[in-house]
Amino acid sequence: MATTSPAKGGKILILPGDHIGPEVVTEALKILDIIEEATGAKFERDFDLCGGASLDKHKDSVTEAVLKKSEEADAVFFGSAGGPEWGHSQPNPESGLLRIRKRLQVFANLRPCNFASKALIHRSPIKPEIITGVDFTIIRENCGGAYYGEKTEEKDYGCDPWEYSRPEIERVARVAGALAMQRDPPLPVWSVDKANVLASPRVWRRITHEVFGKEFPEVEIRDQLADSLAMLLITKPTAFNGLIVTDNTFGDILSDESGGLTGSLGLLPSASLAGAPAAEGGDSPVLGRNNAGGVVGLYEPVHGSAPDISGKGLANPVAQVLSLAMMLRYSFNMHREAEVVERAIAKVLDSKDDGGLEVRTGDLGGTAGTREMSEAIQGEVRRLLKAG
Ligand SMILES: NC(=O)C1=CN([C@@H]2O[C@H](COP(=O)(O)OP(=O)(O)OC[C@H]3O[C@@H](n4cnc5c(N)ncnc54)[C@H](O)[C@@H]3O)[C@@H](O)[C@H]2O)C=CC1
Ligand SMILES: CC(C)CC(=O)C(=O)O
Ligand SMILES: [Mg+2]
Repeated sequence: MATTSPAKGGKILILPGDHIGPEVVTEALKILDIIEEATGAKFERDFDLCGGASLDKHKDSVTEAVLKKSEEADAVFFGSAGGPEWGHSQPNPESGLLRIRKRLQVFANLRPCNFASKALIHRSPIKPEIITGVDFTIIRENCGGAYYGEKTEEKDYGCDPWEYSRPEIERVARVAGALAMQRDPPLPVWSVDKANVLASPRVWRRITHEVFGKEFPEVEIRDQLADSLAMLLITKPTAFNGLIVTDNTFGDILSDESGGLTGSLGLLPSASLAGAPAAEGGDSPVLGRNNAGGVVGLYEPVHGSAPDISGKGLANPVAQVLSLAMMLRYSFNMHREAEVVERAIAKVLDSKDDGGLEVRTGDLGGTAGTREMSEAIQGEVRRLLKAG
């Protein structure tokens, strides 16, 4: 293991949100404490409300003051928003998150799907010979499409326009291209759409190919319809190893499917970025650079607020902790520490196979609670940082 990154840090706005959000955010921040202590990095933390918690206090899912604070931060660390008690009449809790994503223009939502630990392969509902080696990242357009169209909602009629324009498609295609080029050879990219039926996906496909043809000619770009991809991710998931760039709605749905592939949504992190992140040791990001020399980002698990298990100490903290690792890597250029966190999680999940105790939450077939799982990860992070 390489030594730690030079002491850094920056400003983080923390929005734990609702239900299991605060439970898993609390645990993830303990890992940040350990990293601060070991590296000398200083993270200024500001806590505020978003989602149902904000509706209860301010009658709005996110206030203008919080939106301003999110712009002033180097990164936003988010839990999850929503729950049955707030319903869906507008503004609902989820609208707060959508508004922050839009305000920060974090248009590229990276949602990796791979196994945090080899031992978990046998937890997947997919046969090991099919799922072993799966490793793709969905790059979901995060600030446009149907989630942001001007809505019409009447008693017996509803309409959500699904629109994309050239600049929105170009910028997310460029993030996909830049990330593909960070590997040698470049990663293959699948552009996923419904160009056989819908107009904006046809524009998406044409412009994506233009961008790759002109700016990333070395990258192999292929098209795949979203419906058949949903099927193929189950029958031949490793065929899509690499990057999948797609629109907001398809990316949301397909990334929950990733939770099915890996066996639990409690494992999957995400990073919503305002530009292409720099490779380790590479140049600073051009678009969306923050004051910490990384990229402006909002970090949250793929999962939601899981009201069915909240308040019981049962939630798996791994997705939130892996989101913290993504924050360290992309917004603070702390690649080494991000890797330490990821390795610590793998070590904990593999501990039984390595002759240790099994520490796994219920979603992974274990009996550990949120805190117990988190403490095991903290112990490994400490150990790995100490080992240098
Ligand atoms: N980014 C966000 O804030 C998101 C919010 N939501 C909101 O969350 C609420 C619940 O939505 P659902 O459809 O139930 O999706 P969900 O992702 O909250 O839960 C789906 C299933 O996965 C389980 N699960 C999720 N995270 C887990 C974890 N960390 N550990 C163990 N099990 C976990 C839940 O117990 C549940 O059975 C809704 O209000 C929804 O709108 C949904 C997705 C994203
Ligand atoms: C605004 C969110 C609730 C949408 C969603 O499900 C997600 O981003 O994963
Ligand atoms: Mg979702």
